[in-house]
Amino acid sequence: MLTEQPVFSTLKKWLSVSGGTFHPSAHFQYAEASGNSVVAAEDIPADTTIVACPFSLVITEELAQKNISKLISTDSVTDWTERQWISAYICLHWLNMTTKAPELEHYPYIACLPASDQPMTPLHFTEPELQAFKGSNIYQATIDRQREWRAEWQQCQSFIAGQNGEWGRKFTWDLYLAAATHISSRAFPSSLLDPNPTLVASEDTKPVLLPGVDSLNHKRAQPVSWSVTFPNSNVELAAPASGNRQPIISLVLHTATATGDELLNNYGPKPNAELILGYGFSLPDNPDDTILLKIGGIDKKWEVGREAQGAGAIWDELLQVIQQDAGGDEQEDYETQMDTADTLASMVQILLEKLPTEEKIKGIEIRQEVKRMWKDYIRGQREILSSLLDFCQQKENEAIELARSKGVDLVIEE
Ligand SMILES: C[S@@+](CC[C@H](N)C(=O)[O-])C[C@H]1O[C@@H](n2cnc3c(N)ncnc32)[C@H](O)[C@@H]1O
Repeated sequence: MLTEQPVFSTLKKWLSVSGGTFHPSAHFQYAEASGNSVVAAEDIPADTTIVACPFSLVITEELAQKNISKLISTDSVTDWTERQWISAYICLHWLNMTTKAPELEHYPYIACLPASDQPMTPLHFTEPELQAFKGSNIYQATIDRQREWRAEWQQCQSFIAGQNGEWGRKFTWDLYLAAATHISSRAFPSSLLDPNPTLVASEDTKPVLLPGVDSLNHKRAQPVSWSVTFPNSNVELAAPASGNRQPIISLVLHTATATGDELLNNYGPKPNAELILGYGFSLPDNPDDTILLKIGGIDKKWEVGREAQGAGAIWDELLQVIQQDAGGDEQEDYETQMDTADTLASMVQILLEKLPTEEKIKGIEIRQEVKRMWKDYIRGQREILSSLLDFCQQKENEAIELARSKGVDLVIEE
């Protein structure tokens, strides 16, 4: 029999009285590598609903704003982002953990969040660990994120301090960082709450926290499905005390889980850069890996995947730029194609040379988990860049063929 910490039994009861469910054979367990996990205490067949959360417990920007406004006047706040509202809401629970201010509704959930000393996202790296990523996209993305979140925290902190001096003093950067990291590592897109739920975020989706549902760890390509249902009017549990029947979001696992095995969710296809930055872990040889590329002087970024997937878009842009530089139609097609392949290959070569190497980071003190992420990520970046060099070579060969078809023999100088 697996024993669970009382906070998890409380979470399950809280979900259930509000109309949600947590499978009776799904038990919480702590694992060194991935924090809390959920395991099967008995065999669980395929196509079973593991956890369901009523919409009333979902933490959205609106819910956070509504509940915070019951504690302090927020009329003058007009420009907080959803991360600021939800982070402030989480932090206010932490600041009121002993008094349990009744305006805040999510104590049973907040009590189950992993401790703030556990995250392995880059904002929790030591300075030398971050330096080990210098020359990769993650390095700059971490610096940008740190700047953005600190500015958000300062704005929230000075507002809260103006309302309640004690809370203001306790609303530290570390507290905000812990809350914002919970959002980046556990939130789902609000598109999951649509009648046809989808993990595919669009421009107007926002992060939402789904208590209980966010307890499962990730496995790539794990067959799961999401459903939004309206409770059956015969089901007593689905009608909370208020009598308001409300939709429920459920997570169904489509594979059977044997006793003792972990129940795993699928967060969607994510490259290691996103897994490391947002969640603090990586997958070895991640097929969903991508690299972000920029062309000097153009603001846009292009995402290229393994086997140079998506390289066509940056190729087309570069081709156009080179064509314009060469004076429009005055240059032969094959010459433009040759120049473009050459330019792209040089850009890729520079990026390859900038990437950190084992040699360069020798002697830097790096925790084992960070080193694992570093290896998975840097290897992925290197492999994508190599596939881009192959792509350029292929374009060059095509240019030679095109020239030949026009009676020109191109001689490539090494
Ligand atoms: C949505 S939460 C899942 C529950 C979490 N383990 C907990 O302790 O509450 C996401 C976090 O779980 C951990 N995690 C999820 N999937 C993982 C995996 N495949 N490998 C390592 N850690 C994982 C990471 O720390 C991630 O930030």
